[in-house]
Amino acid sequence: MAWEALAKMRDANPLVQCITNFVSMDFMANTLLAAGASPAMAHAIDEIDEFVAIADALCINAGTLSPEWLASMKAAGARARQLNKPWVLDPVAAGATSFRTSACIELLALGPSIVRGNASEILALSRASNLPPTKGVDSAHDPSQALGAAKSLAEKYHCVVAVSGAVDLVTDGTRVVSVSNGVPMLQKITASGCSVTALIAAFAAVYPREQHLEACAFALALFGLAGEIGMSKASGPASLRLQLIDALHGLDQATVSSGVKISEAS
Ligand SMILES: Nc1ncnc2c1ncn2[C@@H]1O[C@H](COP(=O)(O)OP(=O)(O)O)[C@@H](O)[C@H]1O
Ligand SMILES: Cc1ncsc1CCOP(=O)(O)O
Ligand SMILES: [Mg+2]
Repeated sequence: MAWEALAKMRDANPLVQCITNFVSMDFMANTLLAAGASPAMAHAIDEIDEFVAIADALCINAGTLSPEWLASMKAAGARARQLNKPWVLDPVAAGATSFRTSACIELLALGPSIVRGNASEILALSRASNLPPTKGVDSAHDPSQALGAAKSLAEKYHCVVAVSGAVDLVTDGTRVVSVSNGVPMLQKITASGCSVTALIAAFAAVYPREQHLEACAFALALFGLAGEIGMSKASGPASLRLQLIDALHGLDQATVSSGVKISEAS
């Protein structure tokens, strides 16, 4: 299944428009290219309407948020919704400041098909936690602590919510799928979360909304698997970043079929 999904995505070579943070742009674009998608980083408010119209999917990332960028993000999310194009939200560091948390909640209300965050971000968006606050862009919680929050967000906003971590959890509010690929060293590469969110958008581009839970799980598993292969050749975070890109590009049927670890959870 994951192999068919990757082959389908590579064949379609979807154009993924990314409105993302300055830190992630390079790694995100290279992740998309290596996997078989076509990235474009475009955020000027003046070109949002036309760009979203030619994109196959949109990735909105709050990492280096400013009021100007937020206006572009809102316009893009609304335009994507109007044109029935999938868009994915990465609520980077939601919970760190009230500006960021409110902005992400406003974006959620515009109807993303998928939200992917770490556990602290998902807890912050649900505002359902008495746990200690987030550190910033990194998580202070485990995905299992955020599963209830993910389910309620998915129900409230009619979307798929993915909580990443050692074991990623993906839910539509009813079903829960877990993904066990990946290596801990991914936490030592900045923008690994941002990049997997963009990859999720690439897979969402080639599946209808009712299959976005599966599309999201495939993207998480394949990114994690590329991380595992990359780690076997790496000596630290810098070489893992490089090897991960090569591994994504080189994924073949045998490797994907034997390496993907996706299972139905509850
Ligand atoms: N401890 C871990 N073991 C294996 N994979 C991990 C681990 N932590 C994160 N990952 C993987 O790293 C990627 C980024 O996830 P995460 O670090 O949670 O996002 P963010 O960078 O947004 O905080 C995901 O593909 C996730 O599955
Ligand atoms: C360090 C940093 N600061 C603002 S955005 C960003 C990158 C965050 O990337 P990720 O959430 O994928 O770790
Ligand atoms: Mg992140």
